[in-house]
Amino acid sequence: MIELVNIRKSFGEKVVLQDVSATMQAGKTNLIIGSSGSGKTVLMKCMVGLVKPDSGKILYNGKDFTAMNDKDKKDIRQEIGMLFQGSALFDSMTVEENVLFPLDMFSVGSYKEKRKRVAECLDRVNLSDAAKKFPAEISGGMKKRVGIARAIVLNPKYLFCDEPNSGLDPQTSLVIDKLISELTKEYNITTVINTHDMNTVMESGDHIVYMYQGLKQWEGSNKEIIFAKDEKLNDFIFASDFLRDAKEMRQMEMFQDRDWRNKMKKDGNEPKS
Ligand SMILES: Nc1ncnc2c1ncn2[C@@H]1O[C@H](COP(=O)(O)OP(=O)(O)OP(=O)(O)O)[C@@H](O)[C@H]1O
Repeated sequence: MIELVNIRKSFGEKVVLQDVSATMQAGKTNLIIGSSGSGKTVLMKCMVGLVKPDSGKILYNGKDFTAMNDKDKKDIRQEIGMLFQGSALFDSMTVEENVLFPLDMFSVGSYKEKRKRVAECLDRVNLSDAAKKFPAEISGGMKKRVGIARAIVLNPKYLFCDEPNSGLDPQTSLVIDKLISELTKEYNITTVINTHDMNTVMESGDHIVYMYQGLKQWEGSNKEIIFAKDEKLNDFIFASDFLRDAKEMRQMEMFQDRDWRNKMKKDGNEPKS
């Protein structure tokens, strides 16, 4: 679990994060959503140590990352996998060399062991056939999958993904979302995804943090979001008629489940028939 406690960050006069407290749940797909400029990336950068908050704490399993010495910080960083926006692959390296890179940098196994691990990860993201190709020879979705293989090669406890669907078509986005969710469950990773993608919100987010102008405006599960009363959140998520319809359909589906039906009745959230 990663806990953010009263995080504040300004750049000069500009306050970018205002007293943000939130929890990234262990072994779950956690999403940070919000409009452009709301502070999602800065918040994620604070979590991985690329930006130092002005005040507040970031607790990794109860240990304060912000107050750690360099060695302890390095230990946490080694448990972090990152999938960067645009994949950030090395153009001059093949797919397998890209995935091998973190192993060469940070692990001590033999060359044979490392090659075996690379092959396992490429197989897991369904890219064994592309191992010898260069990034310029593969599609955007494949590049993301290479980025994912590279992010998991060191068996991370935490996985951070910055806009994993940027530049992808809806179908490929779904493949990437599904892959990240599956890996999160399979390896019990605490995953944090920064996204604008409403499909991701509806389908893959176990836990969602909504940022609005540097504040945490709302936090809850992808079921709770269907009933959230927060106006700013609703304007952001269910902006189109299509998404409002999807919300009503999801409410009807959830009404079939006895526990949710009772809760919905109790909270006055019964769907319109
Ligand atoms: N290094 C920096 N120096 C000054 N201002 C910055 C810096 N990094 C971010 N900001 C500002 O902080 C605010 C929040 O930026 P951030 O990148 O976190 O937004 P975001 O929610 O991730 O947006 P997007 O969805 O467009 O990526 C923006 O106004 C941005 O200009």
